[in-house]
Amino acid sequence: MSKVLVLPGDGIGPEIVNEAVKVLNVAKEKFGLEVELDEALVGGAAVDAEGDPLPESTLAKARAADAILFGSIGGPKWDAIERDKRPERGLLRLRSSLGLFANLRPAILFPQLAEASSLKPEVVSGLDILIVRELTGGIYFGQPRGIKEENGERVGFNTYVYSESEMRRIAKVAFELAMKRDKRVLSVDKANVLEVTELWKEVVTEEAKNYPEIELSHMYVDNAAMQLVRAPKQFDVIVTGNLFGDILSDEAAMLTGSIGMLPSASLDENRKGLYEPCHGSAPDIAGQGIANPLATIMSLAMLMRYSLERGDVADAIEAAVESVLDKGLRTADIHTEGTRKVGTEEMGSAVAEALANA
Ligand SMILES: NC(=O)C1=CN([C@@H]2O[C@H](COP(=O)(O)OP(=O)(O)OC[C@H]3O[C@@H](n4cnc5c(N)ncnc54)[C@H](O)[C@@H]3O)[C@@H](O)[C@H]2O)C=CC1
Ligand SMILES: CC(C)CC(=O)C(=O)O
Ligand SMILES: [Mg+2]
Repeated sequence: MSKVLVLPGDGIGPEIVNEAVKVLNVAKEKFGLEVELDEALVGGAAVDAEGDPLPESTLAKARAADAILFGSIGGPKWDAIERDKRPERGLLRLRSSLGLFANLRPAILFPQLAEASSLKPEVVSGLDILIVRELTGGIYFGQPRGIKEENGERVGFNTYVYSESEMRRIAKVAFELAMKRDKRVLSVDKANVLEVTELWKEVVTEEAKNYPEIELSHMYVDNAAMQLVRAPKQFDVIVTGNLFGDILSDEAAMLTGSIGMLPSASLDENRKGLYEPCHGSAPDIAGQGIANPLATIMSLAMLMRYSLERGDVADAIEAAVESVLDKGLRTADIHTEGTRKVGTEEMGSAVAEALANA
């Protein structure tokens, strides 16, 4: 029996997770999966109920689970509270406590959505990039950090730090994944300015020696951001640190039509994982029933593939998503002329039904 913990979170989190759970229940039935579901509070919802964005009870359930399906956290309501109690800190603590250092963010353009991308169809058609983002180190975790008073004014500071072992293990993940793809890895850094990424470049280059078939290249992050919108199909696997990966993956999302289309897997050394869409809690549309649930549903597919080792179920879920797009159903964020605009629930139900009838 596999244990899956569901953490809906805040904003659109509960709305989109509901749809993924719908699909999960159909998958259980259809494939005879032995999956036990549990649910817990995280983020602002947990702050409101228990005064902590990652209560001990939630962390204990997360540790006991084989995989976690996560919605999104945060929102203006909690932006000004004590820093350690903010929803985002809860998610960072969860990633760090579970050792989820490898964040895989695949940006794939479904041919049906070529018109939905803000880039020209010929620039994005056939796009298939995998961003491998280091997730438990770098400037999101470095100490010291804070805001202090100095010489009569406030000074904000963070620390960008990576150990060699942290760099090496994420490079290894990227190379292993690239071996199953087009065997090309781009490492993104700012080695012309930041020592930490100068070392990053060195370590990634050293590690590449263990993968003679891999074609490794390097790019500064500013150029990479530009190249992603100029000619994104030049890339296969992109490996980078926590901050650059966060930014570049949101940028890559738009190549696929919408941030609502980008799933992710955050894995530990043993492939236990947390699965979440790359987007946030979208407070501007929360409660309206219009959020796109497909990134979360495709995150569920990644959960099947990586943590439950059911690539067949993952393939079936992804095929169900494609068939719904084939039928012309679109949430508002990917809606274009000639397609039918649907809400979150209708989209989720359509995928669940397509899976059931596959
Ligand atoms: N992993 C997580 O839970 C993350 C949480 N956040 C938090 O989310 C809150 C809002 O952050 P923002 O910067 O506004 O980023 P966001 O990703 O929540 O929203 C950015 C824009 O994309 C749209 N959008 C996002 N997901 C969508 C979906 N599924 N369907 C349709 N449209 C969608 C939103 O409506 C908004 O216009 C903040 O509190 C932030 O800290 C942000 C990123 C990741
Ligand atoms: C802690 C999160 C809000 C960071 C983020 O934006 C992400 O992981 O995509
Ligand atoms: Mg982000």
